[in-house]
Amino acid sequence: MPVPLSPDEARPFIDTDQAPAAHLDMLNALSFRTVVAGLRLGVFEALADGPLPVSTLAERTGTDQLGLRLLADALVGFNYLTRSGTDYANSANTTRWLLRSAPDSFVPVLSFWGTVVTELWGDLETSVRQGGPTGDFYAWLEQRPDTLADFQTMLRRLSGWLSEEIVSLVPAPPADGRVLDLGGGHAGYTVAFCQAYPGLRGTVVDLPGALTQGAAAVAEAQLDDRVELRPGDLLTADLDPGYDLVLLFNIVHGYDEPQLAGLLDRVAGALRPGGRVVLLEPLAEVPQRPPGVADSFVRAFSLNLFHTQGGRAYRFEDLAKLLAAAGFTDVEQHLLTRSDADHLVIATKL
Ligand SMILES: C[S@@+](CC[C@H](N)C(=O)[O-])C[C@H]1O[C@@H](n2cnc3c(N)ncnc32)[C@H](O)[C@@H]1O
Repeated sequence: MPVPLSPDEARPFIDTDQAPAAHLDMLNALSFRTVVAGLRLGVFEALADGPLPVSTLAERTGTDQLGLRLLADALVGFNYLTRSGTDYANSANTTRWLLRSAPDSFVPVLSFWGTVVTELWGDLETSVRQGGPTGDFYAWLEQRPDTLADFQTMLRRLSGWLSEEIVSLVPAPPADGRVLDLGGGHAGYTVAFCQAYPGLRGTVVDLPGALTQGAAAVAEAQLDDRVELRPGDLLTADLDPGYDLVLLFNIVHGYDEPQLAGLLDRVAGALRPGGRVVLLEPLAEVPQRPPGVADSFVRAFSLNLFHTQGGRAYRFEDLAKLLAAAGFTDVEQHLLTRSDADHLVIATKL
């Protein structure tokens, strides 16, 4: 939880320059690292049924009593736990968001970003110095099933939140149309399109581990006969031609411009004339997005993309130019009402 400050305490840091704002960031970094430790050690889950003394909590989490007490006290300081006498309990906010079983659990998001920050951001300066990523993010992710599951769960939930609006913004494909979802992983978007259009058939291309959740989503929606999950590399796999719709959702930000130009050429080759490519992206520097949480996130996310993949958040103009060069026309941009950061870009193949 962000460092708890009264308005009077916050003012010198935030509203004036009388105190270093970075000091708050430092405390927030410690707070985040502390809550990630709480999650990894199962502290919040162990307290799900009610308060416990530290001895029992240490026993249940398989931890050292002194170490756990110090961690729990730090979590009290950051309002993740409360303490009454010798008993620790989850705070209301922790109960609402930090249990895996909670309906809108934020655990996949925190676990994924916790791993990124602790394992990948240690050498952030290197990519900035050398002008490119320090490793292959998706190869790294495929080697970590738990982090991959958190990543895909986080994105699948977002797809559940955004799909309805996205489907409504994309012109209807032909009744017996075909959609290709490149890097579609959890398959949430393809499932949504196929549910909206009963004659539509889908193909989801992604790396094998990423398709695990896709298989579950397709089976749950009873769409096995209409959705094919195709393990493969979206940059090199054979893409059969004649698709009506190609989804590139949260894909283009993973690549630099030359790679992107090549990818969009491949997409154009897979579409029939008049077919559409649809991009879902957090765009950089959006005039209607004022400075605030969404804007700060997109800037930090863009840095993360550069560091881990050599990509970045693009501006609409950048994408429009690349799409035009790949043979697309009528490039449109839509800001989604359910997200402050995500945009849909739709373009038609000439
Ligand atoms: C940011 S996720 C987006 C997932 C989904 N499209 C969405 O918007 O929720 C990027 C996806 O691209 C997949 N991916 C990345 N590189 C790939 C490659 N070279 N070949 C196939 N899939 C790839 C990842 O496994 C992941 O599922």
